[in-house]
Amino acid sequence: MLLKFGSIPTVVVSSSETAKQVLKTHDLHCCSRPTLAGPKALSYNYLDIAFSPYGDYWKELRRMCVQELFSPKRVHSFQPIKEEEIKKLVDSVSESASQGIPVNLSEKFTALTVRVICKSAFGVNFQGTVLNSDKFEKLILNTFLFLGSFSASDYFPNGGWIIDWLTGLKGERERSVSSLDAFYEQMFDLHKHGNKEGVEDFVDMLLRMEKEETVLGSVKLTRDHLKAVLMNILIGGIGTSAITMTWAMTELMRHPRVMKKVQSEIRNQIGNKSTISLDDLNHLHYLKMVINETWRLHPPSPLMVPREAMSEFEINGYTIPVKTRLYVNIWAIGRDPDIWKDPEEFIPERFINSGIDSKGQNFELLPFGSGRRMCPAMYMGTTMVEFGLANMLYQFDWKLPEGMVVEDIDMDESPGINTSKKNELVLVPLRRLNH
Ligand code: HEM
Repeated sequence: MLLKFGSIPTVVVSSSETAKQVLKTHDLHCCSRPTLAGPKALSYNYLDIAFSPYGDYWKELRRMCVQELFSPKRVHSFQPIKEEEIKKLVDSVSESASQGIPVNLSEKFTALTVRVICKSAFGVNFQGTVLNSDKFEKLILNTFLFLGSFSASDYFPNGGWIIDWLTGLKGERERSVSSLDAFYEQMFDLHKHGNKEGVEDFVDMLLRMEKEETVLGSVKLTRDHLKAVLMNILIGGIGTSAITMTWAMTELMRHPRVMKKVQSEIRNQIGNKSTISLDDLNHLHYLKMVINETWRLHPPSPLMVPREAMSEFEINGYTIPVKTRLYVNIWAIGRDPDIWKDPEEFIPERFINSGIDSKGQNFELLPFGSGRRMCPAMYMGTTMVEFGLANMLYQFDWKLPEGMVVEDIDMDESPGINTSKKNELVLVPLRRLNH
């Protein structure tokens, strides 16, 4: 589908076949990112991984982050942090269970991912930071909102900023960017003054690279480059995993048969052990199907991150000119009746022997995208989701708050680059029997 937004030709791809042409066959023609007002402000002028144009700087920065933060080896080294944080979560939910009090799972999952990301990547406890307040969740939600909203300056390069100013988008954006900036400054201060736990972490390494005047591509790293990378970790890491866990629990509450089956699998696998290991996760095949089914219906980034054509190419006989903006609608592909039987139904069993997984090679299911720009933190995100859900399903049974029935569970989505459940998921935990 071709749309003309202001002066910008915009192509939306909504079938798996065409997605394959864009993300695989012609990946090299269109693996840059468009220049957009929201990302520009957040990424200090496109100095990050997600929004920087295709080129040597992006390649080297991405490679460095994969090596130092996203690789399975690094992710495994963060497992004790995850275990510590999940224990705190289980303790707090147990407290509510013993009193029969409902818990806000959307909030709990966000808090879990924030804490794990802060400790793993930044080496600090989130509790001690300037963002540790009720405002944090709102800040993150606002950031997703303005990243995904149609900013007039993106389509009317000459005068669009006036519209953004009048609608309040510009002010909102500036406030979010300045709150996040204060957070990064605090991270650097904590690291410089040694007021943090442990040995050299990712932020120490970035600071060292800045001091040594390290060059990536032909770009010398400055403080702004460092902040842009921290933004990717914070914004990329937090929303996506928490959104997935919340949607998965929502679907499980709507489908008691699936809930029972996945809990039995987890409880049989774990037995009476007190912790769930990374190795245990490898054996939870049905849980993985539940998560894939969640990603099919509720991909956290339903239009992925937009791409921009760097050179002219053809799709299905149509010429895609240079500078065309491309969105891949993975939300529509996940619900395409030509691919999926009963597409609106939540049936994890559809993945048994289907040969389809979410690792970017099957264009029917692309929660992490595909090709050169595919999410570099897929392993980190997947293990976070599996670990969080496995623990919540192993330790507790769940029921709806008093007076609510399954039909009352709403499935409204929030707008933005990342689509979360609009209304928070609130459930009553019950300590599981025989525990
Ligand atoms: C459930 C978890 C996650 C999902 C579903 C997800 C999804 C995505 C998607 C759809 C893209 C765009 C891919 C494309 O354009 O082809 C992306 C890119 C990216 N993600 Fe993730 N993500 C997740 C977790 C994370 C985490 C934990 C981090 C960092 C801590 C992260 C950092 C990034 C970055 C830096 C990019 C930009 C890559 C580039 O442009 O080269 N993501 N992610």
